Amino acid sequence: MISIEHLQKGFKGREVLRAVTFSVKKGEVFGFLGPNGAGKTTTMRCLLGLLRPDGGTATVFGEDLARSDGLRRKVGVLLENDGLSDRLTARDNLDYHARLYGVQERERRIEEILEFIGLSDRQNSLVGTYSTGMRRKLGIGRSILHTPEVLFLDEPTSGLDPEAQRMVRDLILELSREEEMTVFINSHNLDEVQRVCSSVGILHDGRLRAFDRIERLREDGGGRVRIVLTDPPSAEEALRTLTAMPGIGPADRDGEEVTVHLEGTGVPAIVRTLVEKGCAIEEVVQERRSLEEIYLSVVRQAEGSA
Ligand SMILES: Nc1ncnc2c1ncn2[C@@H]1O[C@H](COP(=O)(O)OP(=O)(O)OP(=O)(O)O)[C@@H](O)[C@H]1O
Repeated sequence: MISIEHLQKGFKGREVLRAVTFSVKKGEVFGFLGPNGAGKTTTMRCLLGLLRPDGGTATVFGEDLARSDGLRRKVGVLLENDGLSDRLTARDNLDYHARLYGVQERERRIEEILEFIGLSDRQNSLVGTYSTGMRRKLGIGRSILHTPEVLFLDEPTSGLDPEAQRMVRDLILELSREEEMTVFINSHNLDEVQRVCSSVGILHDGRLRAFDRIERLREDGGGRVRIVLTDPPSAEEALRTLTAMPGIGPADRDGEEVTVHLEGTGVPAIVRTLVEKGCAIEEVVQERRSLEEIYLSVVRQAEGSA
């Protein structure tokens, strides 16, 4: 659905994107992460056809949006400038955009959107009187009026209070589940990304440093595994065995529990080795890393290698 290959872009001779490559499948909610100035918005603008790449390609539906007016109608966008007018009511804002996009059955669709974003009862208020959260919801409503297949959101929850963040998050989840929309989100909010996205990319200094499904990243490398044995002597034996095993980092014992850090080996190998040694295992729990741990480790590693 979204494909970026060897994308390069610079401004005034300064390279901002350095051969970035990744793709997002239909129906996925993709979170694009990275420190300030990493190049996330630049990537999104290249995909939207608002910036011309210096090299490589950035396509949606296999096409360059800069050259395809027809396809642009299948794409929804909410950028920092939300395109809403303070001096119009919410309903009139939606009506204006619905006409612009040639939305069919305009009145019905506007009602549907107002209901979906929970602003039916404030539809006749001027947008200038809206709170930041209400305005953001209206911005999302505006971006999905024409029922796009792909939605691009740049920092959808920045500056919102926790309750408004949750409302926007729920809207995104509903769009993905009920409308099967593909969503591309630029965000600094790791908690939000962990909750709504199925896959992530981490950009640092114009290079893609990590890219995978969140669940895979959370299980990969450096994961902690907690093994509960039937009694402390078994745990002592398990600790001795695991400490001698290759691919295991620091290991520790507390009563009948042993905790190890995986450094190259996996849970099946641990269980096999312990069973061969005759250790009676009660429970094995793989503690997964949070997205924040993953992000910080990727960024620190990138900074170390820069
Ligand atoms: N039109 C432009 N002219 C000159 N430099 C630009 C332009 N647009 C972006 N840049 C520079 O490109 C770099 C990447 O910017 P970009 O906005 O893509 O980063 P970002 O990852 O979205 O950052 P943030 O998280 O702060 O929004 C920054 O150094 C920025 O100053």
